[in-house]
Amino acid sequence: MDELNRLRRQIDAIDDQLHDLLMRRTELAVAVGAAKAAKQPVSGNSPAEGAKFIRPAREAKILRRLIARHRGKLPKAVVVRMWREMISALLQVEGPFAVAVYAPQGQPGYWDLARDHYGSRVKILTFSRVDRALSAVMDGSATVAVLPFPREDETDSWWRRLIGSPQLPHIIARLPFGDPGNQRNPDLQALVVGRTPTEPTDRDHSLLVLEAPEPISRSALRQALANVGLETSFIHGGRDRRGPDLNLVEVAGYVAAQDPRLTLVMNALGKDTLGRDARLHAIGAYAEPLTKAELADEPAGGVH
Ligand SMILES: O=C(O)C(=O)C[C@]1(C(=O)O)C=C[C@@H](O)C=C1
Repeated sequence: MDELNRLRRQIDAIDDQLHDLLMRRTELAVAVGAAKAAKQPVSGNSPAEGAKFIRPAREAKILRRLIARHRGKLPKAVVVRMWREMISALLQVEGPFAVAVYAPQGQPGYWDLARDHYGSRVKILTFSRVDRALSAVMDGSATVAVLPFPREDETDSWWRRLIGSPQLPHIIARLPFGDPGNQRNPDLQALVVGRTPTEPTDRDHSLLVLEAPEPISRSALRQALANVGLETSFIHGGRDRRGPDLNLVEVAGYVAAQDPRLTLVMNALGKDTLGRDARLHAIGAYAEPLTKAELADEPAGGVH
């Protein structure tokens, strides 16, 4: 047998092993799905029920672990893509799932992010308005929504709708998690909103909304957060024609809705001149995406 045939025989044997393992992993995901459904009964096939199955923190931890151990010439970005396709497919084996995406005419960027993260077969509902995409999660016609990462200069910010009740959806992920690849808009960043409970990984960022009847200086807010060990990554103003001024604050680390540090910060900010309290709401957290350094590959080599 010549060398080429001998190598191809080895590849066939490996393909069989990979395929066997893939089928075995599918059986395990089915069992995981059944365990989740036993804890939280699932009623019907609505995409809203998908919140009982998706675990963004677990997905992030799987990918970080594999990328850290990866060796050889297969690009890490490809490993991420293969695992994203598999994990998302298995999530959809476990239960119903649909993604709402902000995708106005001529702006396919968020659609690319959604497809890259949730896989080539995921059901995508497109909306030409951000608030409609968020509403799809609110009304249960989508499991998650892929929305523009907030900007300082925006008005009518979608994140304003995440405060007011613990039943509301919250931020659960940031996209892209891996390399943007050949996306049509490689600089685009998105946040994902859904109803699945957030969980910490070892590297997270959390989003807070400050609701203050009178403006509070950004430096006072940064200091009050620093005093409880929370480092601010940004503070955005949130002017709105219809509602009160709110600030969006991102901090490093994981802050749950009931985190006691929020009360400490609110107390430290004190009352305004009319005796009114400032309120700080946690509106979700995301696992930090893989960094460029983590995704860096071994120098190219081999025969060309
Ligand atoms: O670990 C779980 O909870 C799973 O459901 C399995 C799995 C996976 O395929 O690894 C699939 C979907 C979840 O979002 C996270 C991970």
